[in-house]
Amino acid sequence: MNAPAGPGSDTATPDAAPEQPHRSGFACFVGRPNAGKSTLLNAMVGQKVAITSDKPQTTRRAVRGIITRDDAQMVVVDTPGMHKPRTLLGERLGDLVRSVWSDVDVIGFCVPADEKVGPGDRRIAAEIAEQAGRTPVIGVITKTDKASADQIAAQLLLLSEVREFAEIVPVSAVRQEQVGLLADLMIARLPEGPRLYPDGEVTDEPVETMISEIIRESALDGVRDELPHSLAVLVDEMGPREGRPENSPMTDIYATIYVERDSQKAIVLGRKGSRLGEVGRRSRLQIEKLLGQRVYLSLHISVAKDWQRDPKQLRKLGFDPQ
Ligand SMILES: Nc1nc2c(ncn2[C@@H]2O[C@H](COP(=O)(O)OP(=O)(O)OP(=O)(O)O)[C@@H](O)[C@H]2O)c(=O)[nH]1
Repeated sequence: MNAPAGPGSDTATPDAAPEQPHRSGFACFVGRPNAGKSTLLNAMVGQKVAITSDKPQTTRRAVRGIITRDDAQMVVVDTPGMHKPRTLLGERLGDLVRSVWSDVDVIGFCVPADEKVGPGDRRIAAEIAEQAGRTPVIGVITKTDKASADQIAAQLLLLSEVREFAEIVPVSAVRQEQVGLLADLMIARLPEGPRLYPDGEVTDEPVETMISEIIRESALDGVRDELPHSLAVLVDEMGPREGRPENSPMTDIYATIYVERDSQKAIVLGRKGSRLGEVGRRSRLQIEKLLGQRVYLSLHISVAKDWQRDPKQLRKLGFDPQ
């Protein structure tokens, strides 16, 4: 299902006017935690594929969004927020980010319009220069709906001092402003080539991963700052419910939310389990949308002590670098 499609599925009319060549390739967004990378990716793909949250560092995996147009296909790899490694998990995320950089054709460097350009941005710029010196980088000023025109102009200037950019584009993912233009500019940097994935595919993440991310996002909503690092979700079992009529299928999903400590378990559970119930309900609605059918979701919480520091646990939770 996830195998890239072979080239040549499109037939060109022989006597058509000279056309733009078809382009295809890989892109990623970099930027400090909370810079708006996942939201921008979702806005570009037009469908929710990457986890977003108002808490920093929630993006754990290189989730790919695939933008397919008549003239191009761009596979966007969403990288985790940049941060100094604190744990084994942090180090692995760092490795993942860097291996992504050297692999893409174009990088979108995101800085929010309403926050100072700072040392964090310069550090990322320096790392890109070191790891992917020849990759074109497009400066993206995100969240322009949160800033005045003057602020955006000042930010353009400040960002242009951080490094040399191929272009700098202000966008608002929330208002869908300039998102198409940014896609055009990034696509222009891709090499000529055929489609890499079949039509209609927006991500090549396994569906279990997308479901885990949906549950993780719901479980994180509105909880304390320390939890993002301590919460992981695993789909234990998933399958069609037996004996359902053909026109009304249903999927049973059993998933476990892992936390590191009993105190965190209590937070996720809420009073008499009320919060977990709400997390389950919200997740189920989103998963039903994703799968296009009814879902029975059973959520279980388990305390896996210090899972972020334990290679065995990390592997179980899908953080093993291949
Ligand atoms: N007003 C406004 N808010 C935005 C926009 N884009 C993102 N946000 C908000 O900014 C916060 C962070 O957005 P994310 O997309 O999760 O940021 P990220 O860079 O992927 O964060 P990490 O996963 O931590 O690296 C969320 O609360 C978003 O709703 C935008 O265009 N306008």
